[in-house]
Amino acid sequence: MKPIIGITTFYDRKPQKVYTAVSDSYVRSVILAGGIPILLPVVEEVELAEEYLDAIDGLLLSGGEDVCTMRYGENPIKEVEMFCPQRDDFEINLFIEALNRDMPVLGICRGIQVMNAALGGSLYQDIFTQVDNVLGHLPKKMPVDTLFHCINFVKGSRLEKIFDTRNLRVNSYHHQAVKQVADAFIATAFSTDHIIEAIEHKDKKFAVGVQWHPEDLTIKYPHFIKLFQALVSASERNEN
Ligand SMILES: N[C@@H](CCC(=O)NCCCC(=O)O)C(=O)O
Repeated sequence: MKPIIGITTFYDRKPQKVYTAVSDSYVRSVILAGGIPILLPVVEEVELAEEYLDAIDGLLLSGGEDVCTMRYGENPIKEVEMFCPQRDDFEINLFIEALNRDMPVLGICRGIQVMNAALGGSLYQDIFTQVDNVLGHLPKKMPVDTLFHCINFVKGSRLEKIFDTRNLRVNSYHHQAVKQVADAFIATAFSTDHIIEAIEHKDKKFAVGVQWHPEDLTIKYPHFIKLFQALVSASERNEN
């Protein structure tokens, strides 16, 4: 049985209705990696979130809104234009319960930020106003499958092993980033301006967060599927 990967979603608020949505590239990447994707709508019922986890083998925390700054004890600066407390509550509870079960988790963009904030770390609310000498990380006028900047993996990290290299060119689409790494994680990838581009849990089977968007690269640059294959592989059930 192929591993079932739950993918978190966001509220897509239209004038007359609210939809549950996620970029289809997450779905395609899980399928390409040999998993079965299912979407996890945001819910406020905590017990329902736990039943979600009963139905999946691995969790993918997708991208989206800024995490509420009060989660890491800060009032929002003017560059923070929106957050979704319901999604924060849902995903933070889901992530913590997934860790309690040692369920494999991959966080992407917002997802790495949720993981870090959930375990007591903090975020740069806006790297372009809070980080000196920061490079480009938000090429709004370029296709999302554009390789935009380099990152370097820490020697011996899981991500170095997954991609079989110490450095990689990635796409980018964020204005926030991990600032203080939560104690449970280690930062294992950095861009050349020292922005944290990945974190890995020190103890769990597979709890990895990346700041770039590998799901948007898996068609044009197939080596990025390796990260989803690692999630799917870690999520395989012990059939015996
Ligand atoms: N708000 C955070 C995270 C940005 C992010 O997740 N962007 C992708 C959104 C759409 C998608 O999921 O593909 C930040 O700006 O740093």
